[in-house]
Amino acid sequence: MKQTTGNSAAVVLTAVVKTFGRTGRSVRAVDGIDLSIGRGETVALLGRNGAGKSTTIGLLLGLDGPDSGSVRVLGRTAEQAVRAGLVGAMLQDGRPIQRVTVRELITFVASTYPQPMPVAEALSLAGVTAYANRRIDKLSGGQTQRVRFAVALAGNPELIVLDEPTAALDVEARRTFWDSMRAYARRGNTVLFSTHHLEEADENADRIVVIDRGRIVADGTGDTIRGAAGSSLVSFDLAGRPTEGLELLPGVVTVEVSGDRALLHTDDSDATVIELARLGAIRDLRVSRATLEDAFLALTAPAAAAPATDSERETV
Ligand SMILES: Nc1ncnc2c1ncn2[C@@H]1O[C@H](COP(=O)(O)OP(=O)(O)OP(=O)(O)O)[C@@H](O)[C@H]1O
Repeated sequence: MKQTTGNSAAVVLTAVVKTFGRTGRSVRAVDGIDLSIGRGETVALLGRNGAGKSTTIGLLLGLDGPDSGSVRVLGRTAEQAVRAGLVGAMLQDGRPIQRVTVRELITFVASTYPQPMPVAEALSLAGVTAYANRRIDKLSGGQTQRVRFAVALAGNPELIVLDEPTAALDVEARRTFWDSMRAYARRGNTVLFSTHHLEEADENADRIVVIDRGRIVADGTGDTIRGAAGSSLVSFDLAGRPTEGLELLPGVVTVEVSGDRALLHTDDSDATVIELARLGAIRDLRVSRATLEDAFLALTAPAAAAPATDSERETV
């Protein structure tokens, strides 16, 4: 019997801060994150390069400690949860041992855990049974990635954490990977994965947490995120008109201007368009439903790729 870990949430991060580098030039990779993930949820951590996803994942795997704030995993410290075999992880780097078969590797990894998953089950769930007797150095990139998933499953974890698990996979390999992940989640387990693929987050997660410059800027279902930056887009030709005041139009959440074209993210496209008509500003007007990508781009600034250093912060 797998030991029970009580009713606490799977992950609770409270006011977590993590800074790298020397004082003055340090980078605040995680800048005050509060996040609670319930048991059984599948959550995507979505952000641009450098947003702080891997750092957050490292903290909840106990690979690093926060400067301040607290990290609780399945009612314990991250280190305790990992040591008890309650957490499985697939990180961006690290290749499995090469000169052994898939089955030998998973058998060995399982033997290091207190209450492992039966090896045949881990192989089947990760979809690697068909090549269980092949050596790992003879496998394709997609197959190797599934073996890494089997490694993460071997300890029979309640929570699995995947850092950009499909980064190097083609469309078909991605699809089969997510099928396996969903089968694991359907058993009532918790999954947290990071990605910068919006469709992947939308299709595979119950909930998307958008992270930008070490902070959470949106948290909810794909539809909630779409709505967070305005559920519709209204664009029109400015025809030389000034852009001041566009953000004050009814319904408007954010405004982008590109050349002579204004793009308004709005919660109420009817009200926005009526007011634009009243102002006589409806040249080449287009209205469309905002996509997740539109919302993501509006919520995360391109400068997010590089979080501000402490010295830059002081000048703001
Ligand atoms: N060990 C480290 N030393 C110094 N800076 C670091 C270290 N780890 C991360 N950083 C910095 O912290 C910020 C957040 O990095 P992190 O790897 O968490 O982002 P990410 O969202 O996972 O990005 P990616 O999608 O590119 O993997 C970046 O500016 C990065 O350069």
